[in-house]
Amino acid sequence: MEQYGLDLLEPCEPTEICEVETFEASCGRGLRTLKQILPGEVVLADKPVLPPCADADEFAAAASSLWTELTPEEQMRLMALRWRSNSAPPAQAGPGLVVPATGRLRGIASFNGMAVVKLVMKPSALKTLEAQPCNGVAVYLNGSMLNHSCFPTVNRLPFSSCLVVRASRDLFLGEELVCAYTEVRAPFYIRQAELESTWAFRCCCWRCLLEERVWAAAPEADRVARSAWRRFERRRKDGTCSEEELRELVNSTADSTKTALAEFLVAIQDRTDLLPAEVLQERGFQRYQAACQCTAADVRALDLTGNTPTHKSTDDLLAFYRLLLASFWAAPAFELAFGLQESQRYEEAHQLWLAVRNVTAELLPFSPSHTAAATEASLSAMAAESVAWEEHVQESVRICCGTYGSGAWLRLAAGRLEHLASPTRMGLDGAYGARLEACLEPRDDMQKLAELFRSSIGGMRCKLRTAHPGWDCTTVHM
Ligand SMILES: C[S@@+](CC[C@H](N)C(=O)[O-])C[C@H]1O[C@@H](n2cnc3c(N)ncnc32)[C@H](O)[C@@H]1O
Repeated sequence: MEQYGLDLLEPCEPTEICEVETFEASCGRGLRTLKQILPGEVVLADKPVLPPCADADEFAAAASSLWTELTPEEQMRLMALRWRSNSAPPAQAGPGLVVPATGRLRGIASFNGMAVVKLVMKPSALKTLEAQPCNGVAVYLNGSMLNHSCFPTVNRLPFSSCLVVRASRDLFLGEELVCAYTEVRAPFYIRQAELESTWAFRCCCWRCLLEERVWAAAPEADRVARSAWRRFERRRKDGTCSEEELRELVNSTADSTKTALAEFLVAIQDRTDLLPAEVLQERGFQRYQAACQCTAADVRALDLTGNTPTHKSTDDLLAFYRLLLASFWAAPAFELAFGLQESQRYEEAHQLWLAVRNVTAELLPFSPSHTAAATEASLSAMAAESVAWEEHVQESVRICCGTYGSGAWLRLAAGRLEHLASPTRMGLDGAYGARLEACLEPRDDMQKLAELFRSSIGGMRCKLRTAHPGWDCTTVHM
């Protein structure tokens, strides 16, 4: 990580951070907090038991040959990990274990291994702001206890040197930490299929239970949304999509989501079974409970980008709508926003990035995708000379810090800015970069950063570095 200057683990050493304990969760062992945690705080920093390996086979070979170099505790804890879906971990494995069978070690790696990520910074940072998978699978002894939910409470970043787990939301003492094993910005039936094929389980989280019922209440909207998603998947596979088609997918999934929400709110008036206890009792759902008192007319009045709800219930309803948008709408909207940004249509891009940021914040706060959306929203605001650009920069720095740690914004975003009059001034290497970096520390000193930007760029237009300057948005590359 040093090469990117990211200070991901401050202020402690990796091994010192473990604010969690193992417990018997509803789906086997899980991790829960030992204290109250704030969003963006590191809850766990866990070194891999072995350096990352190419795959489970290589892990098994490496674990066998390096077995005696592991401490007795590491041996014991490694062997206590599950190695197939119905395997019970040995209740008491003593130290001094003989080298385990390769099949078992392979199973442990397949079942618990995480694809390691790296943060990529290229001249065009578009689509590289998020942590990217790099080669390798690592097994982390504590981190392997994290269970999945489609409404995650933590963001995990399995770097090759260390797994960093940060809270995405407020976590109470004793609350289970759950992360996303798969892409959760997708419809529930896609998530289920993915989890079943890769992990051999069906997710029963409250978001899945709720979403299934919401869409079942509006069969026609469900049919239209599924067909749009199939089309989007095909285009994603092709790697390109016309702007017109992508825009149509974005608009149609937003409309279908609105219809499904409106029809669901009507349906729950007569059918209490649509909101079962498993959903109602969940802390995560409570934020949306008041929205269930709203009417179909309230839904129709919602504005996707609306940030000024008129009363509390509309606020809750907007939050609920955003949660549902995360399923069918967020992924195509993300692609369209990138296309607009690449083609330097900054004002349009900014409006869409704000909506994407708000939707992502609902489902995946303080995550790489939230950071990417917030960062692009701030960069497009600057490029479009939006009067509120400082506010968007401050917000993106806050989110970036909570996702990757302090210093990350500078590396991931500031390098994208070019000053039209004097391009090198905005570079990271010059004196300007050093001053900018100084302003980002401490992280709450955002006023200083805002002033610095204002005095440096004045009213002049910024542009963003892109891989394909002049690329028009009639085709969006995905
Ligand atoms: C990396 S392990 C997590 C720790 C595991 N619960 C244990 O007891 O060792 C992954 C396995 O946990 C189980 N699991 C995780 N999240 C789950 C969920 N939401 N629902 C059902 N099973 C889940 C699945 O069996 C999955 O293959």
